[in-house]
Amino acid sequence: MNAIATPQGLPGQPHIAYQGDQLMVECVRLSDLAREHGTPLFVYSKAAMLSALAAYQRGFAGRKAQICYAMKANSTLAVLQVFADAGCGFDTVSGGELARVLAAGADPAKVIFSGVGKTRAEMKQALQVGIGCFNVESEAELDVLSEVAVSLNLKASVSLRVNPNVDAKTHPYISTGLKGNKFGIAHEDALRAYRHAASLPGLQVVGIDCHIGSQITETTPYLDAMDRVLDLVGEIEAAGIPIQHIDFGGGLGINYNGDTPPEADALWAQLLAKLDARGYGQRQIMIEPGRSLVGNAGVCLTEVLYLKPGEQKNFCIVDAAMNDLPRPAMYQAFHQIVPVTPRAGSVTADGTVYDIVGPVCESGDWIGKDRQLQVAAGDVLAVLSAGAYCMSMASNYNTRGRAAEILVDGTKAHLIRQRESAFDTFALEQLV
Ligand SMILES: Cc1ncc(COP(=O)(O)O)c(C=O)c1O
Ligand SMILES: N[C@@H](CCCC[NH3+])C(=O)O
Repeated sequence: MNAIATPQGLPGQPHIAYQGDQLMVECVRLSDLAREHGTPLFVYSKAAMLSALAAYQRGFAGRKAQICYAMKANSTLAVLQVFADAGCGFDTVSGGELARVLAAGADPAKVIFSGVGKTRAEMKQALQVGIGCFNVESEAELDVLSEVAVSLNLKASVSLRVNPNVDAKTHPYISTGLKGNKFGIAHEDALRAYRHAASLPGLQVVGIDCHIGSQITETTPYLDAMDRVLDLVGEIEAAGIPIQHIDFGGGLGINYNGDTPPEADALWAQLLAKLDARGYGQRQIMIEPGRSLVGNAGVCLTEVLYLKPGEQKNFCIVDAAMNDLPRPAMYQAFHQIVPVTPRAGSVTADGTVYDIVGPVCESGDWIGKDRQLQVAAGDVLAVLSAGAYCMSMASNYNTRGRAAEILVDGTKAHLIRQRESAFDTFALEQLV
């Protein structure tokens, strides 16, 4: 059983804290936002995003480095705009993400395109807008990309994603750097793939990349992957193919429930020391963080609809569900859940133990299990660490409209996405 967070502070989330009996994001009361905009409601702190970004920028101070925000973590336009305005590049994985990030004001030259299944149409779109680099994940993809580039009379800049066969020690669904994962080109095939890429008329080899998984909380897997990638850089360059940039992917974890991932700047100091030791310190470095830039910048507000005591379990039924917050159902993920306006006793050991569940018709529709809470119907709860992989993975299951979103900037609360109506969920369909 997990007790709820105390008002003394929410670990890892300095911009989300109680002031008196009110949970605040920066200077804005969450109870006010819930009343004004309804629930479920995602609320993000701009300052939290920028301070997470600053930790990476500190880690790379004095280096040639490009931070490409992995926008799959949260692809809401105003969130992308925060990072674009701060000079970030972006890691995209679909034509849709590319269109979004350009709409948010990104510089296409700072956009990279990852993913194992890029279509010809997506390649064409990306080449035509002039993205910085394709992270290619198979030899077959090299051939198709070269063909598409030649047909447009263009050259595609490519980096090959190498699968270093390193265990990121994370949930198996979000581990990507092991031999059994679909991602990247096997380490032992990489040199052959580079030679092939260098021989193709539509391609220009510019870099190497890897990404070993997500929610990584240890430094060692990064260091091991770095060693494997740098070994390859030596081999590829000895074959006469220069590598201009080295991209270490994303994956740094956040504190959901007492997790202690390394700080971004400390991690990068260690990785850069390795690069320096091999004489690669002056190369362009790229990284693709997603979760660590936005995860702890956001909360999801949800209202308690009903309390349902039971013989084996007490249920606290809320108005957010697995369509809004899919991580618990998909990965048994833990998110802290705290009251927006604590009742007397709600932050002590008092209270009842509940499973906090949504209205969707699946037993897997839970948001938190065995949580001790002092709540009543009508109370608003905040699901913490909801800035990453929540709204971007939300669905319309059970014909539920997606939640609204707010970006807080100091004392200002901007409505950045309106609540989707039930009508919006079927507006594109056609009766026959
Ligand atoms: C290629 C690639 N880069 C970057 C990321 C971002 O990962 P994270 O959000 O864990 O930083 C992912 C997702 O795991 C990814 O697949
Ligand atoms: N969706 C996953 C992360 C996937 C990372 C993308 N490769 C999560 O919520 O933890």
